[in-house]
Amino acid sequence: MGLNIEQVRSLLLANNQEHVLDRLERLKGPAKDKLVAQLGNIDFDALFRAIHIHTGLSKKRNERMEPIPYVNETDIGEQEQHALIEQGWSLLRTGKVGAVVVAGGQGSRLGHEGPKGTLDIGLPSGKSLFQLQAERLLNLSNRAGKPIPWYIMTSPENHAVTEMFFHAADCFGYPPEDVFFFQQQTMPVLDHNWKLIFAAEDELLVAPSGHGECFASLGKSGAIDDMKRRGLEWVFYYNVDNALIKIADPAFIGLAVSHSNPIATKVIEKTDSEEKIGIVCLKNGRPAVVEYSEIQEDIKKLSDKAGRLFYNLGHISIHLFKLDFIERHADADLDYHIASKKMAYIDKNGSLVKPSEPNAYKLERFIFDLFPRASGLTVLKTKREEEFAPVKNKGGEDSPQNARRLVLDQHRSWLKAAGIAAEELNDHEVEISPLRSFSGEGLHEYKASDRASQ
Ligand SMILES: CC(=O)N[C@H]1[C@@H](OP(=O)(O)OP(=O)(O)OC[C@H]2O[C@@H](n3ccc(=O)[nH]c3=O)[C@H](O)[C@@H]2O)O[C@H](CO)[C@@H](O)[C@@H]1O
Repeated sequence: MGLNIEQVRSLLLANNQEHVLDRLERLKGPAKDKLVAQLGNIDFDALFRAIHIHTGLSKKRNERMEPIPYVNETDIGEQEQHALIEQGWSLLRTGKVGAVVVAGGQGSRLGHEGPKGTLDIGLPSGKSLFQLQAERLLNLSNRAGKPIPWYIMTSPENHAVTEMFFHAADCFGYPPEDVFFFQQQTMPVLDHNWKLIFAAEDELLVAPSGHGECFASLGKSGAIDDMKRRGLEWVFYYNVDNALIKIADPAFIGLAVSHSNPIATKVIEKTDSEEKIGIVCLKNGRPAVVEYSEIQEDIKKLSDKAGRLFYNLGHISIHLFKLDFIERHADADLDYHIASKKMAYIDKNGSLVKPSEPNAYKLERFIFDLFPRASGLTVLKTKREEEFAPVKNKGGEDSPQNARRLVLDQHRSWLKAAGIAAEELNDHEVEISPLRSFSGEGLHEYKASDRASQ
């Protein structure tokens, strides 16, 4: 990084990007200065290395996949579960746990104007994903008597809007000193001929480069120093788009602490080989996630005699990382994954092109590519209906409507378990505020008339 313009020129020349140099020659004054400044801030070394790997100029190793051992939540006895929960609470009570949400994605499949976390999935309360998350954290931190610092990763595209959304809502009651916004990195976008493309006459098109640089961005922003100053030991990591996320779940913290691994992850049973979730497994003997878009067809569909998928531990992006692991891997030089996307750009005549088919390559690093570097991975298989309601698409599967239904079904099942008679609930939709119950506890006193106050 921080290359001078001559170094940039020779890298662009060596990598068939003469059109960028031509553009630079044509520009004058502030427009030229702007492009020079942008070029100087791009890690072209990393960019062209990624392209060489992808196009086969550098060799990729063959990968051997195997299933990974895991703990099944349903096999944990009541007493042990109780002890794990208590262990988790003792960490929360001593202020040793923080939470990181990765919210820098573009959410292009959802078609929602604005950051994904600002989305209201249509619950009776009208709460946004961010508000649900804030209130779940508040429930735990109030009970623990200690703050749970919350680190929110945005991208240059959505940083200001995200901050404004929080400020306009007084951070949903979360103490502002415990909310830390930090920005992720970006990478240039290339067309299908591996040529850099433009967002404006004097600006290359860039896009968020994946959550894989989350730890680097935590480091650069001062968030890791903040975590150390607060004495955190574990950091709970999650995607912004899971409406059922149990942030900083005490039982999961307890399980992570009781193993000696620096990372723990939650998985669910993957039953449909086409479901767009990654697979947690061993790759070349090391813990790993194989992304759904990169699984080989034959491996994806492998099943046993009973028809159960052979690789069935679905990755739901819920992890706990030990703080010293985060710190040690903040400079990790992870490989980039390359995905073909629809990206609007400015062509050489200066016209805006809005493609209807994928036209461009986006480079992304994935945080779970750090898993193979861990001494071990604790894997907890949990219940889908309690933990996973992804909001990815406008309609159909993984839509806001589906997520809304899953949240309301969960709340109804909590009330049933608390002994509330179905007749009392009638056909009403019941939503329980996360401020009242984190995971179904404390609902024995619930009255149907409480609905109004939720
Ligand atoms: C690459 C990846 O993570 N894949 C996982 C992701 O799929 P999915 O296809 O959702 O992956 P995305 O990369 O779209 O987003 C994952 C999360 O990362 C955030 N983000 C993404 C890109 C970026 O530059 N910055 C950023 O912060 C998004 O806001 C989102 O919260 O979630 C699924 C569960 O729901 C998992 O089964 C997939 O294995």
